[in-house]
Amino acid sequence: MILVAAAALVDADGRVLVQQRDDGAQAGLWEFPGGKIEPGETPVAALVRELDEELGIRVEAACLAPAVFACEPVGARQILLLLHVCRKWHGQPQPRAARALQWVRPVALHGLAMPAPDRPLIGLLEALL
Ligand SMILES: Nc1nc2c([nH]c(=O)n2[C@H]2C[C@H](O)[C@@H](COP(=O)(O)OP(=O)(O)OP(=O)(O)O)O2)c(=O)[nH]1
Repeated sequence: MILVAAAALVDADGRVLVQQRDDGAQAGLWEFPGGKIEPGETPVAALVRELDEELGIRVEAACLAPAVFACEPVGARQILLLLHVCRKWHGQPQPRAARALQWVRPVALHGLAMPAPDRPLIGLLEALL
């Protein structure tokens, strides 16, 4: 089981940030910023670290609200994806690790190519935001 923490950053217009993967078998897919939880790390601590590494933004742990999760097979592995919602951060997100970033309305996520674990989360996220 691979534990992954991710964040839906939501801007003042209700749009969500997604990034396009630049490497590996899933290159080209759009995903929420985040990454694997390291041994001994909490999901929120992993996210604070990943959001800094990937986007160059600073987020306070209290601003990461646990939202929805999914557990799906990807190849031979199971991914447990823990999605948080974040409405407050410091700095301007930059695509440090991704091919590109885009802000989209939650309904537009249905039209993006995303990893399998993300798909069941889109409708849930729409209902939450
Ligand atoms: N960040 C992110 N990863 C996702 C999403 N959906 C999904 O299936 N994944 C998968 C892709 C990867 O297999 C895994 C995240 O791993 P990663 O490679 O981005 O994590 P990492 O930054 O810790 O990378 P590394 O240390 O292995 O280089 O989770 C998503 O929405 N966001």
